[in-house]
Amino acid sequence: MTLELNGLSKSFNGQVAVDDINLKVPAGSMYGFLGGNGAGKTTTFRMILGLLQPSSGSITYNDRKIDYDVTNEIGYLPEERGLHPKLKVDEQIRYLGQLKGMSKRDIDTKLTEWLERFEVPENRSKRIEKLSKGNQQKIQLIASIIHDPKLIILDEPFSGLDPVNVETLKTAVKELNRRGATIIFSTHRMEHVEELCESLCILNKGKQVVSGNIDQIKSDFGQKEIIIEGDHDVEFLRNMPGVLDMKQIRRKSILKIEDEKYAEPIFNEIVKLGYFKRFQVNEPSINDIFISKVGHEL
Ligand SMILES: Nc1ncnc2c1ncn2[C@@H]1O[C@H](COP(=O)(O)OP(=O)(O)OP(=O)(O)O)[C@@H](O)[C@H]1O
Repeated sequence: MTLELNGLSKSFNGQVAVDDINLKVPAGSMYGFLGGNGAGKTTTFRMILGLLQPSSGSITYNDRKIDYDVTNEIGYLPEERGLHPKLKVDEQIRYLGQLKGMSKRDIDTKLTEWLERFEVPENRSKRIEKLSKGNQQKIQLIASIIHDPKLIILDEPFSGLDPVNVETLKTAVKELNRRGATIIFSTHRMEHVEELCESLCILNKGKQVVSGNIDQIKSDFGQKEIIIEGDHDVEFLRNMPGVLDMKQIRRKSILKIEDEKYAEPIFNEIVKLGYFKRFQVNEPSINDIFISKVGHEL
């Protein structure tokens, strides 16, 4: 385990912002913090980084209490972006790299490598204020990972970007993870977690709704989704045992069932009707789990 949060809570003037978070981030994993506005994601990250003191609970990193020496091994992309608009890209990265104890030469080599990866080598000596939002975000990411941290914490790394830049940043994040870094990121978009993460923590109003390995969470949840595609009228399936919900989109019917055991009787009914193009049983989506636990959509 890289990181463990035990009974972590934080209040501001008596208002609870983070309420008893307990979770383990496996070494080398990609871990998503999912939650809406004010869910407590940023506050949790700030406590991990030692920028805020918890009201109660503890944080351990590689089985030791987290302290300043350790936080130097962490890369952090803050939600409030922290680049200096008047500095040139290379000046800014050199400054931040040197604070992390890197030599100028190492910083320059790494910077070249990353600017090329992001296909923006021409931005090296441009002032940060002259760059588009997406390109500033790339520089911000480079700033947080230039020292090759083992643990990378990214607060809303994909927010406010166009789809092309979201893909570019996702690819970079996957690559950092593939090279061995443990990555924690926050988002309010389920699909980012669904696509990138092995583990997640859903936060709602400071409380941990569910956390852990996504496959395990899905399998424990029990509910499944059935997709049926074909020309027959299958509306009657809505009334079969175990069916919680049914939607029809053109020739496709999507059913939510309470448990996998209800899939076979449904299958047996539809084969009586003749040929079908598709009968598929899927795991529930993170969205389904969120709605069932929180009572509304994110
Ligand atoms: N320094 C502070 N002083 C007082 N209240 C705070 C402070 N920081 C955060 N809060 C409150 O704590 C709660 C959690 O905020 P936090 O920023 O951690 O949420 P978040 O999940 O990161 O949300 P967002 O996606 O909107 O950034 C909110 O109600 C917020 O107003």
